[in-house]
Amino acid sequence: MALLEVKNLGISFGGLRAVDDFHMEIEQGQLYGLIGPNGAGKTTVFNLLTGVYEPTDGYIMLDGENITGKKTIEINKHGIARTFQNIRLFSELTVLDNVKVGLHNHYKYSTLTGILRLPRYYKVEKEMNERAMELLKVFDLDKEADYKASNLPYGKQRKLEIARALATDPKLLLLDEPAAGMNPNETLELMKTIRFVRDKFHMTILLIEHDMKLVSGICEKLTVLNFGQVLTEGPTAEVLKDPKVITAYLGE
Ligand SMILES: Nc1ncnc2c1ncn2[C@@H]1O[C@H](COP(=O)(O)OP(=O)(O)OP(=O)(O)O)[C@@H](O)[C@H]1O
Repeated sequence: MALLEVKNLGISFGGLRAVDDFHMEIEQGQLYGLIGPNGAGKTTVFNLLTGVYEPTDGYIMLDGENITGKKTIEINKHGIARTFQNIRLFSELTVLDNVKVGLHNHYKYSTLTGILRLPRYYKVEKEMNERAMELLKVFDLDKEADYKASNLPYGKQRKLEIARALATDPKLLLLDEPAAGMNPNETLELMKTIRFVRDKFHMTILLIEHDMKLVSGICEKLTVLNFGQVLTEGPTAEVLKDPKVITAYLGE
């Protein structure tokens, strides 16, 4: 059974059929790319998978559970986490606190425990700090734990966003144009980070990306979207050679 199974997914905005008859199967541990020309519907697919939009057709199964039409917060609890095209960190919070926000799904104390600073509050806080620091260490961000997130260089902010998404303990990680705005060195570093996350956490990753070096360097399989529909899908090397795909990009 695939970890993610999507069939016949669709949504319209007014008269525009932004995504139509979309389908995709991703196996556990796969590094999968969703590509296509500008405006093809890639981010809309992410918004459908994460409950930002409710599909008018089709279904989404995650690890055997039907999550179609569920709210974003429920979908996150079911195991989908995401990063955004434009980095969305809590820029005024510290690096450590950004990761702790992600951990809140799993560590709980009542409001009263928090207000009265009961012993359980300190126990949970200590555990969260330790877990957050472990994650920061994995991403080589532990030395900057007390920095304000906005003071990190761009490449590190991207890493922090991925660390925060992983803190929610997802089954599937969605990365929306992770290399956007990066220089070639930062992109190379990011490719290593994404591969590392997959290997270390045995994470399943679906990413949207325009940078073909990154796509061909790390994605095992691709789905190509064009005008809201699947143009083709398959192993990366084959898809990138497909004349249909080349034409779709040249027609941009
Ligand atoms: N909330 C919305 N309301 C109306 N139209 C929308 C909305 N969201 C997306 N669209 C339209 O749906 C189409 C697909 O947009 P989408 O952002 O998903 O494309 P994309 O493949 O992610 O593009 P890019 O690579 O440029 O980010 C576009 O024509 C866009 O204008």
